[in-house]
Amino acid sequence: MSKAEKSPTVPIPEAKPSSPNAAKPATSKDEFFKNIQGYLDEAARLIDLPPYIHTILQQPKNEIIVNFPVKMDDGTVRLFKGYRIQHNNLLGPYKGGVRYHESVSLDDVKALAAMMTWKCALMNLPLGGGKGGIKFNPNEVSRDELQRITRRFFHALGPNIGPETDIPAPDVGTDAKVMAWAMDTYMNTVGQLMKQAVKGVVTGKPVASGGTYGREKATAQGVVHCITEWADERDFNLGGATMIVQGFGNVGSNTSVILSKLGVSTIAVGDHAGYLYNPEGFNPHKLQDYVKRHRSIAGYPGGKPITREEFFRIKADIFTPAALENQVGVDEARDLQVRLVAEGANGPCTPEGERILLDRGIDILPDVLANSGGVTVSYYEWVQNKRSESWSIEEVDARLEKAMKKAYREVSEVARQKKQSLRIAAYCVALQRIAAAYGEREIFP
Ligand SMILES: NC(=O)C1=CN([C@@H]2O[C@H](COP(=O)(O)OP(=O)(O)OC[C@H]3O[C@@H](n4cnc5c(N)ncnc54)[C@H](O)[C@@H]3O)[C@@H](O)[C@H]2O)C=CC1
Ligand SMILES: O=C(O)CCC(=O)C(=O)O
Repeated sequence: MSKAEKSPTVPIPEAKPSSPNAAKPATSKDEFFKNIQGYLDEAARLIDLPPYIHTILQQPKNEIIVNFPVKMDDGTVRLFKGYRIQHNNLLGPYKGGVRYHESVSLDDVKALAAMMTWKCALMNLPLGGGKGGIKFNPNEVSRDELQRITRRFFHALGPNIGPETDIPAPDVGTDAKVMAWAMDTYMNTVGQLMKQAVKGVVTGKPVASGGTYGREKATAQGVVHCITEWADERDFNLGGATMIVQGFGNVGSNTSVILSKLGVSTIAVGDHAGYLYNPEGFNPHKLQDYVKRHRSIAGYPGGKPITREEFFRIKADIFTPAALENQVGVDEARDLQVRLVAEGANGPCTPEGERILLDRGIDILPDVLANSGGVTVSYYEWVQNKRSESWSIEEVDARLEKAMKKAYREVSEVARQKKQSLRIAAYCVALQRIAAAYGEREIFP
């Protein structure tokens, strides 16, 4: 018997409360899936979605939950709970990220998986919607533990994922390195048996392992394309504009870096550890480097610590939420002093928060549109893996720009025609594509 098998099994510790300054959900987390269903219902009514399609889309096709043991550095064995929710695969294999966070729940992952279905349909990708996650705090484990957790999780998922079945990617708490471990685990288990090249089982990999140029910044790049389209529509000059950003990981930090090249200055930032203000503007490159080394903005010398409440009251042109869902509820929506909320995160505004923002004349670029650059470039990666090709960064960037601008204009046009918010318009465009495909199949003649 190995040492691991003899080790005592210990329960998963309760998540520690985060710092008082950190972002906190504005409403109960259990509302997230309900909120997403509410948007589906609203859009379904507007486009006269056949009731049988509406019924199918209300719940995911598969809810996979795995409890798997991992040996920790101190020799104990800890049990982890992992999820992979496969919402819909009508348009192609399930596709969506994997989140490592202490708040991960079945409800969250169901909401996020459904959003992937809408996002892929909106972007006209031959992909469906899925999402995964493990409930734990990745900042509290060592790199070796992180690798063992990842490998055990992907081993437990086994043939439930695959390049033509379900294709995970990075999300909160995961990155290219995690995807390399995931791919390697799959290659040495399911892939071995299939005797097939399986690089396309995950996207967001490091470039040397079959990843694509441009995936790391893709989500942020997509957010920026939407912001520039919005600015063009409103004749708003981005040069000299200011932004506040919640979440300074992949999406938040890259949005700040890319926008700085267009003259937008980030004057306040926040993450799980607290909030900082610098009216002169942060150097986003330096702050990004600092976060990569310290895993947080906490202790960064270039800003004054402020509270979460103060952050939401700072006057700026743009707010980019790039952390978690349900961050902008009633209070935050009343407090925000911006012209635009560009949703880098999934589900950052509650429906009540959104209503207040729109009533106050604050525009919202909705998540399913604004952050869809990530999955779009993941699709490019998957295509390159299938064709054994490697596209240049220029090619990836050019394709992404065209795709984002096309989607923005489609959504904006439908919003105008139907006199609806951009979010509901985006759902309408996505649902219409899904409805067309169901209709052609005549599954209930
Ligand atoms: N990575 C991607 O390609 C995509 C990500 N998204 C969404 O963007 C958002 C951010 O994702 P990433 O940047 O990839 O994750 P990340 O892990 O790189 O960064 C997450 C950020 O959120 C902060 N955060 C975590 N818990 C927090 C809390 N309780 N309060 C405040 N801040 C907290 C972290 O400190 C970090 O700054 C998520 O909503 C994700 O679903 C959406 C589309 C694609
Ligand atoms: O790149 C992907 O496949 C998924 C990205 C993602 O998880 C998201 O858009 O929320």
